[in-house]
Amino acid sequence: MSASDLTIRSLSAGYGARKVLRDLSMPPIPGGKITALVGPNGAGKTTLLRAVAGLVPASGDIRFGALDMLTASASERSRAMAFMPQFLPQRMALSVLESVISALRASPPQIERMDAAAFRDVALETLSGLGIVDLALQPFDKLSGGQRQLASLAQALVRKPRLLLLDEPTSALDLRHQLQVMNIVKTAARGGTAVIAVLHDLQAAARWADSIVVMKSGALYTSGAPADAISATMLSDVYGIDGSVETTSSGDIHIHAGRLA
Ligand SMILES: Nc1ncnc2c1ncn2[C@@H]1O[C@H](COP(=O)(O)OP(=O)(O)OP(=O)(O)O)[C@@H](O)[C@H]1O
Repeated sequence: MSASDLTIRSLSAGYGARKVLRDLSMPPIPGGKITALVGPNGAGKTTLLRAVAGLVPASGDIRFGALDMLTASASERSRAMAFMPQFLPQRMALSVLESVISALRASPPQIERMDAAAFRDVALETLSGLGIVDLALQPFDKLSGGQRQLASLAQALVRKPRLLLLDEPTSALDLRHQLQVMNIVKTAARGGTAVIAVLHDLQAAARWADSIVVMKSGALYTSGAPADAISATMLSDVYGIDGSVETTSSGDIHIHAGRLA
Protein backbone atom coordinates (compact mmCIF):
# COMPACT_ATOMS: atom_id res chain seq x y z
CA MET A 1 0.00 0.00 0.00
CA SER A 2 1.35 3.44 -0.88
CA ALA A 3 1.26 6.64 1.22
CA SER A 4 -1.44 8.02 -1.04
CA ASP A 5 -3.80 5.04 -1.15
CA LEU A 6 -7.18 5.21 0.54
CA THR A 7 -8.32 1.95 2.11
CA ILE A 8 -11.83 1.30 3.37
CA ARG A 9 -12.63 -1.82 5.38
CA SER A 10 -15.71 -2.94 7.29
CA LEU A 11 -17.18 0.55 7.10
CA SER A 12 -20.58 1.19 8.61
CA ALA A 13 -22.07 4.67 8.50
CA GLY A 14 -25.42 6.39 8.55
CA TYR A 15 -27.62 8.99 10.11
CA GLY A 16 -28.77 8.27 13.67
CA ALA A 17 -30.63 4.97 13.66
CA ARG A 18 -30.57 4.86 9.83
CA LYS A 19 -27.59 2.72 8.77
CA VAL A 20 -26.78 3.39 5.11
CA LEU A 21 -23.46 1.56 4.75
CA ARG A 22 -23.06 -1.82 6.46
CA ASP A 23 -19.68 -3.52 6.72
CA LEU A 24 -18.49 -2.08 3.41
CA SER A 25 -15.01 -3.03 2.20
CA MET A 26 -13.46 -2.20 -1.13
CA PRO A 27 -10.15 -2.53 -2.95
CA PRO A 28 -7.64 0.29 -2.21
CA ILE A 29 -8.30 3.57 -3.99
CA PRO A 30 -4.87 4.55 -5.31
CA GLY A 31 -3.12 7.89 -5.46
CA GLY A 32 -2.42 9.13 -8.98
CA LYS A 33 -5.72 7.78 -10.30
CA ILE A 34 -9.33 8.81 -10.75
CA THR A 35 -11.84 6.43 -9.20
CA ALA A 36 -15.45 7.00 -10.22
CA LEU A 37 -18.14 6.10 -7.70
CA VAL A 38 -21.37 5.21 -9.48
CA GLY A 39 -24.73 3.69 -8.61
CA PRO A 40 -28.40 4.55 -8.42
CA ASN A 41 -29.93 7.40 -6.43
CA GLY A 42 -29.83 6.59 -2.74
CA ALA A 43 -27.13 3.88 -3.12
CA GLY A 44 -24.95 5.56 -0.47
CA LYS A 45 -22.31 7.29 -2.62
CA THR A 46 -22.54 10.64 -0.84
CA THR A 47 -22.67 8.91 2.54
CA LEU A 48 -19.44 7.10 1.67
CA LEU A 49 -17.68 10.37 0.75
CA ARG A 50 -19.07 12.04 3.87
CA ALA A 51 -17.78 9.16 6.02
CA VAL A 52 -14.29 9.55 4.53
CA ALA A 53 -14.49 13.31 5.14
CA GLY A 54 -15.53 12.76 8.77
CA LEU A 55 -18.95 14.33 8.27
CA VAL A 56 -21.14 11.40 9.35
CA PRO A 57 -20.70 9.02 12.26
CA ALA A 58 -18.85 5.93 11.03
CA SER A 59 -17.17 2.80 12.36
CA GLY A 60 -14.73 0.38 10.78
CA ASP A 61 -11.47 1.36 9.17
CA ILE A 62 -10.68 4.22 6.79
CA ARG A 63 -7.00 4.92 6.21
CA PHE A 64 -5.31 7.34 3.88
CA GLY A 65 -1.69 6.19 3.79
CA ALA A 66 -0.73 6.04 7.46
CA LEU A 67 -3.50 8.41 8.58
CA ASP A 68 -6.43 6.83 10.41
CA MET A 69 -9.24 8.98 9.03
CA LEU A 70 -11.75 7.93 11.68
CA THR A 71 -9.63 9.06 14.62
CA ALA A 72 -7.72 11.91 12.91
CA SER A 73 -8.36 15.46 14.09
CA ALA A 74 -10.23 17.81 11.78
CA SER A 75 -6.98 19.64 11.03
CA GLU A 76 -5.10 16.41 10.21
CA ARG A 77 -7.91 15.44 7.85
CA SER A 78 -8.08 18.84 6.21
CA ARG A 79 -4.31 18.80 5.68
CA ALA A 80 -4.74 15.66 3.58
CA MET A 81 -8.05 16.02 1.79
CA ALA A 82 -10.59 18.33 0.23
CA PHE A 83 -14.27 17.54 -0.22
CA MET A 84 -16.50 19.19 -2.79
CA PRO A 85 -20.09 18.54 -1.69
CA GLN A 86 -23.04 17.86 -3.98
CA PHE A 87 -25.16 20.58 -2.42
CA LEU A 88 -23.42 23.91 -2.24
CA PRO A 89 -24.15 26.68 0.23
CA GLN A 90 -26.95 28.96 -0.90
CA ARG A 91 -25.80 31.83 1.27
CA MET A 92 -22.23 32.97 1.39
CA ALA A 93 -21.39 36.60 1.96
CA LEU A 94 -17.94 36.29 0.34
CA SER A 95 -16.87 37.00 -3.21
CA VAL A 96 -15.62 34.05 -5.23
CA LEU A 97 -12.01 35.19 -4.77
CA GLU A 98 -12.47 35.63 -1.00
CA SER A 99 -14.07 32.19 -0.72
CA VAL A 100 -11.11 30.58 -2.51
CA ILE A 101 -8.59 32.52 -0.39
CA SER A 102 -10.39 31.45 2.77
CA ALA A 103 -10.24 27.80 1.63
CA LEU A 104 -6.52 28.26 1.02
CA ARG A 105 -6.03 29.81 4.47
CA ALA A 106 -7.44 26.61 5.99
CA SER A 107 -4.70 24.63 4.25
CA PRO A 108 -1.51 22.86 5.28
CA PRO A 109 1.48 24.48 7.03
CA GLN A 110 3.24 25.55 3.83
CA ILE A 111 0.90 28.56 3.69
CA GLU A 112 2.49 30.02 6.83
CA ARG A 113 5.11 31.83 4.79
CA MET A 114 2.60 33.26 2.30
CA ASP A 115 1.58 36.92 2.43
CA ALA A 116 -1.77 38.36 1.34
CA ALA A 117 -0.55 39.00 -2.22
CA ALA A 118 0.63 35.41 -2.56
CA PHE A 119 -2.76 34.09 -1.34
CA ARG A 120 -4.46 36.24 -3.94
CA ASP A 121 -2.12 35.11 -6.74
CA VAL A 122 -2.60 31.41 -5.97
CA ALA A 123 -6.39 31.84 -5.75
CA LEU A 124 -6.50 33.78 -9.04
CA GLU A 125 -4.35 31.16 -10.73
CA THR A 126 -6.82 28.45 -9.67
CA LEU A 127 -9.80 30.49 -10.92
CA SER A 128 -7.98 31.11 -14.17
CA GLY A 129 -7.33 27.37 -14.63
CA LEU A 130 -11.07 26.77 -14.33
CA GLY A 131 -11.86 29.60 -16.76
CA ILE A 132 -13.71 31.69 -14.15
CA VAL A 133 -11.27 34.44 -13.29
CA ASP A 134 -13.90 36.92 -14.50
CA LEU A 135 -16.12 35.79 -11.60
CA ALA A 136 -13.47 36.62 -8.96
CA LEU A 137 -15.25 39.66 -7.55
CA GLN A 138 -18.81 38.32 -7.88
CA PRO A 139 -20.63 37.51 -4.64
CA PHE A 140 -20.74 33.71 -4.30
CA ASP A 141 -24.50 33.72 -3.66
CA LYS A 142 -25.24 35.56 -6.92
CA LEU A 143 -23.72 32.83 -9.09
CA SER A 144 -25.59 30.45 -11.39
CA GLY A 145 -25.65 26.74 -10.42
CA GLY A 146 -22.80 25.87 -12.76
CA GLN A 147 -20.70 28.89 -11.75
CA ARG A 148 -21.23 27.94 -8.12
CA GLN A 149 -20.04 24.41 -8.87
CA LEU A 150 -16.89 25.77 -10.55
CA ALA A 151 -16.20 28.14 -7.63
CA SER A 152 -16.65 25.29 -5.18
CA LEU A 153 -14.26 23.15 -7.18
CA ALA A 154 -11.75 26.03 -7.05
CA GLN A 155 -12.03 25.99 -3.24
CA ALA A 156 -11.15 22.28 -3.24
CA LEU A 157 -8.37 22.43 -5.85
CA VAL A 158 -6.61 25.51 -4.47
CA ARG A 159 -5.50 23.47 -1.48
CA LYS A 160 -3.73 20.92 -3.68
CA PRO A 161 -5.07 18.04 -1.57
CA ARG A 162 -3.54 14.56 -1.69
CA LEU A 163 -7.07 13.14 -1.49
CA LEU A 164 -9.82 14.84 -3.47
CA LEU A 165 -13.46 13.87 -2.90
CA LEU A 166 -15.83 15.21 -5.55
CA ASP A 167 -19.58 14.69 -5.29
CA GLU A 168 -21.07 15.07 -8.77
CA PRO A 169 -18.55 17.76 -9.78
CA THR A 170 -19.90 18.29 -13.30
CA SER A 171 -23.66 17.81 -12.82
CA ALA A 172 -24.48 21.49 -13.50
CA LEU A 173 -21.81 22.22 -16.10
CA ASP A 174 -22.03 22.85 -19.83
CA LEU A 175 -20.06 20.55 -22.14
CA ARG A 176 -17.03 22.81 -22.39
CA HIS A 177 -16.76 23.24 -18.64
CA GLN A 178 -17.26 19.49 -18.10
CA LEU A 179 -14.22 18.84 -20.30
CA GLN A 180 -12.23 21.62 -18.64
CA VAL A 181 -13.01 20.35 -15.14
CA MET A 182 -12.30 16.70 -15.91
CA ASN A 183 -9.01 17.66 -17.56
CA ILE A 184 -8.02 19.60 -14.44
CA VAL A 185 -9.06 16.72 -12.20
CA LYS A 186 -7.01 14.34 -14.36
CA THR A 187 -3.98 16.62 -14.05
CA ALA A 188 -4.41 16.65 -10.26
CA ALA A 189 -4.59 12.84 -10.29
CA ARG A 190 -1.52 12.50 -12.48
CA GLY A 191 0.28 14.72 -9.97
CA GLY A 192 -0.30 12.01 -7.35
CA THR A 193 -3.67 12.94 -5.85
CA ALA A 194 -6.14 10.14 -5.13
CA VAL A 195 -9.40 11.33 -6.68
CA ILE A 196 -12.83 9.86 -5.96
CA ALA A 197 -15.59 11.39 -8.06
CA VAL A 198 -19.27 10.52 -7.82
CA LEU A 199 -20.53 10.54 -11.40
CA HIS A 200 -24.00 9.65 -12.68
CA ASP A 201 -22.94 9.76 -16.31
CA LEU A 202 -21.52 6.27 -16.90
CA GLN A 203 -20.16 7.29 -20.28
CA ALA A 204 -18.15 10.07 -18.61
CA ALA A 205 -17.07 7.66 -15.87
CA ALA A 206 -15.82 5.21 -18.52
CA ARG A 207 -13.97 7.98 -20.32
CA TRP A 208 -12.25 9.65 -17.39
CA ALA A 209 -11.88 7.12 -14.61
CA ASP A 210 -9.03 4.69 -14.20
CA SER A 211 -11.33 2.48 -12.18
CA ILE A 212 -14.98 2.37 -11.27
CA VAL A 213 -16.65 1.42 -8.01
CA VAL A 214 -20.30 0.45 -8.42
CA MET A 215 -22.53 0.72 -5.34
CA LYS A 216 -25.98 -0.69 -4.82
CA SER A 217 -28.13 -0.40 -1.67
CA GLY A 218 -25.27 0.72 0.55
CA ALA A 219 -22.97 -2.12 -0.54
CA LEU A 220 -20.25 -2.68 -3.11
CA TYR A 221 -21.67 -4.33 -6.24
CA THR A 222 -18.41 -4.50 -8.20
CA SER A 223 -15.25 -2.54 -8.93
CA GLY A 224 -12.52 -2.59 -11.53
CA ALA A 225 -11.35 -1.08 -14.79
CA PRO A 226 -14.21 0.60 -16.70
CA ALA A 227 -14.41 -2.23 -19.23
CA ASP A 228 -14.77 -4.76 -16.42
CA ALA A 229 -17.08 -2.82 -14.10
CA ILE A 230 -19.54 -1.61 -16.74
CA SER A 231 -21.44 -4.47 -18.32
CA ALA A 232 -24.94 -5.28 -19.52
CA THR A 233 -25.38 -7.44 -16.42
CA MET A 234 -24.42 -4.53 -14.19
CA LEU A 235 -26.87 -2.20 -15.99
CA SER A 236 -29.61 -4.73 -15.40
CA ASP A 237 -28.74 -5.69 -11.80
CA VAL A 238 -27.93 -2.22 -10.52
CA TYR A 239 -30.05 0.16 -12.59
CA GLY A 240 -32.84 -2.14 -13.82
CA ILE A 241 -31.99 -1.23 -17.41
CA ASP A 242 -31.88 -3.49 -20.46
CA GLY A 243 -28.78 -2.19 -22.18
CA SER A 244 -25.61 -3.18 -23.90
CA VAL A 245 -21.96 -2.20 -23.61
CA GLU A 246 -19.56 -2.23 -26.50
CA THR A 247 -15.78 -1.83 -26.34
CA THR A 248 -14.27 -0.61 -29.61
CA SER A 249 -10.93 -1.78 -31.00
CA SER A 250 -9.39 1.47 -29.68
CA GLY A 251 -10.63 0.63 -26.17
CA ASP A 252 -13.47 3.19 -26.04
CA ILE A 253 -16.55 2.05 -24.19
CA HIS A 254 -20.02 2.79 -25.57
CA ILE A 255 -22.98 2.30 -23.29
CA HIS A 256 -26.41 1.88 -24.81
CA ALA A 257 -29.13 2.20 -22.20
CA GLY A 258 -31.94 0.53 -24.10
CA ARG A 259 -35.06 0.51 -21.98
CA LEU A 260 -36.35 -0.21 -18.51
CA ALA A 261 -35.87 -3.89 -17.73
N1 LIG B 1 -29.20 13.53 6.41
C1 LIG B 1 -29.79 12.34 6.23
N2 LIG B 1 -30.59 11.82 7.18
C2 LIG B 1 -31.18 10.61 7.03
N3 LIG B 1 -31.03 9.84 5.93
C3 LIG B 1 -30.24 10.31 4.94
C4 LIG B 1 -29.59 11.57 5.04
N4 LIG B 1 -28.88 11.78 3.89
C5 LIG B 1 -29.10 10.68 3.14
N5 LIG B 1 -29.91 9.81 3.76
C6 LIG B 1 -30.37 8.51 3.25
O1 LIG B 1 -29.22 7.71 2.99
C7 LIG B 1 -29.40 6.94 1.81
C8 LIG B 1 -28.19 7.14 0.92
O2 LIG B 1 -28.13 8.51 0.54
P1 LIG B 1 -26.89 9.09 -0.26
O3 LIG B 1 -27.10 10.56 -0.37
O4 LIG B 1 -25.65 8.59 0.35
O5 LIG B 1 -27.10 8.37 -1.67
P2 LIG B 1 -26.44 8.69 -3.09
O6 LIG B 1 -26.01 7.38 -3.65
O7 LIG B 1 -25.39 9.74 -2.97
O8 LIG B 1 -27.70 9.25 -3.88
P3 LIG B 1 -27.86 10.33 -5.09
O9 LIG B 1 -27.28 9.67 -6.31
O10 LIG B 1 -29.35 10.45 -5.19
O11 LIG B 1 -27.17 11.60 -4.69
C9 LIG B 1 -30.72 7.40 1.18
O12 LIG B 1 -31.70 6.44 1.44
C10 LIG B 1 -31.05 8.68 1.90
O13 LIG B 1 -32.44 8.82 2.08
